[in-house]
Amino acid sequence: MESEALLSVRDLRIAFDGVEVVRGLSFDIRPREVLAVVGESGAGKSLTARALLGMLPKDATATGTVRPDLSAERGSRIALVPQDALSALSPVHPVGDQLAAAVRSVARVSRKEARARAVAALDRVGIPDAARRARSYPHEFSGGMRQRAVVAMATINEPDILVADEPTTALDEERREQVLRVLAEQREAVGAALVLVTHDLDVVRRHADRALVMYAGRLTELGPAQEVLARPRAPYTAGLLASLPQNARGRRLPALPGTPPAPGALLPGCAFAPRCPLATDTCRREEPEPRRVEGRLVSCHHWEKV
Ligand SMILES: Nc1ncnc2c1ncn2[C@@H]1O[C@H](COP(=O)(O)OP(=O)(O)OP(=O)(O)O)[C@@H](O)[C@H]1O
Repeated sequence: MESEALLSVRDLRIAFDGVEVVRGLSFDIRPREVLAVVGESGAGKSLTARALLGMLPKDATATGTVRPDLSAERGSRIALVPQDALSALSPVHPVGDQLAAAVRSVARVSRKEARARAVAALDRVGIPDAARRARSYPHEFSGGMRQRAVVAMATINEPDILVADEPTTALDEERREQVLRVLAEQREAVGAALVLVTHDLDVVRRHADRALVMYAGRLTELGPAQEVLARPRAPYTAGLLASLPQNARGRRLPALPGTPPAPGALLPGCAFAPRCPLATDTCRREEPEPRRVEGRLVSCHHWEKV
């Protein structure tokens, strides 16, 4: 696949009780890119993100490889921007202390220096009066400020890779945009790649370099975000786009009918076939493998007709 990769995922499979929910996923993360991972609920986006961090649930069985394995360097080379800032931050320590502790967990610096870095990090993400605010507890922050504080926490040790799983779902629309902007700025400032799990194709359009579209635990389409959105080559991507209200007219394929299959209830062939307007007997027989098409990867027997 791509030659220059920060992290390579190969044939990742994740199962619970013998039922595979991520089914042979391969992709690379490139330096400094924003890779959006999109797809409907249950596609396996969160589990994939957690696999990158070595944070799969204990009852999950995983095979395949994630190389290099950065799980021991979580918080330094790879960091999570959590969805829920309140549960990510300890309620019993001031925010500044938590950031300073994160610094001291990877760097041999004095308490004073760690403290100074914590305040600087809060200042960078736009917390007003950062030196004073560093002494506040998470519950004393507004939702937007807390979310910016976790961005500060995730970026304070300048990781190579940030993983953000729906980082703004708990926020209203205005704060959502604010937090995404801060995340984009901080990512740029520390030179990290960002894996951004999202439902929101507008977020992909505005923030992503590449998009990985997942369906039923597989790669459906992977390529430059703007190209994938402008000219999808997998019927599933086209359906997702057609589901957006602003795209209701003028699309060649209809919006997505039906719902994704339940794990463990997959029929043979392409998992999307039961919902796909282009499905043929071939699709119902053979699961398509990702193939190179017009500078991207597409898993569809009929990509030319999309
Ligand atoms: N701990 C678990 N035990 C059993 N099944 C699980 C567990 N975690 C996830 N799953 C199943 O794995 C599948 C993929 O889950 P995952 O959370 O990765 O999906 P997702 O694409 O992130 O969805 P969402 O957008 O809703 O977060 C789902 O069918 C889910 O029910």
